[in-house]
Amino acid sequence: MSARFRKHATEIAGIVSVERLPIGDERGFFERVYCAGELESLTGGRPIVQINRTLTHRKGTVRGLHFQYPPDAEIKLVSCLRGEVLDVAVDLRAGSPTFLRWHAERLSALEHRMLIIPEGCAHGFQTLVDDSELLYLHTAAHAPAAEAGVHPEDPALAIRWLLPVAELSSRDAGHPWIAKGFQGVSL
Ligand SMILES: Cc1cn([C@H]2C[C@H](O)[C@@H](COP(=O)(O)OP(=O)(O)O[C@H]3O[C@H](C)C(=O)[C@H](O)[C@H]3O)O2)c(=O)[nH]c1=O
Repeated sequence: MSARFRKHATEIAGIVSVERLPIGDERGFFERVYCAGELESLTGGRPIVQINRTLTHRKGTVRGLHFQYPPDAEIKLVSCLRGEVLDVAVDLRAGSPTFLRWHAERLSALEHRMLIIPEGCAHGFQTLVDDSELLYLHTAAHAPAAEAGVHPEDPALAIRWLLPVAELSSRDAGHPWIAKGFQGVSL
């Protein structure tokens, strides 16, 4: 059976950009959004246990940067279903050679691409157009007690957002700067 995905490694281990390979015909296209078998090498065979969707009205809004601590650490598979975003993953893994490094890439409804955010990495995005929608597949359920976040404008990360930050939830604005002694997330 021919592959329905093409995987592209990034400069950060585990953060992988996955190209979906749609099958087009005169009606439009068919694409596989997820496949346990083909994506097993990226998910470690963990099942998808929760699927979330967000709609963000205003261009320039930032959501994130979020992660969950073990034992509720999760892998996220993020796709854009409408509009366009700059999707960002930050390596918070203790001992990682790319600790506090980040990877950013545009995801849009017009391209067939998904970003894989591994356990121990924080995820966030900025909308590049109004009314952008994201779909998230999670390998762990939402666990508020395990949730944490890093500030999207933290100078220790120096994330280059493409637009001025137009909107931030009070929760996200309240994430503290990364503390000097922060060792990262032990997985
Ligand atoms: C994540 C989550 C949230 N919620 C509730 C908690 C709040 O009452 C409400 C909004 O949550 P929050 O403000 O944390 O959601 P966002 O800031 O949009 O976070 C989202 O965007 C960033 C970029 C992400 O990576 C998160 O995974 C994703 O959920 O949904 C749930 O009920 N279930 C869930 O799985």
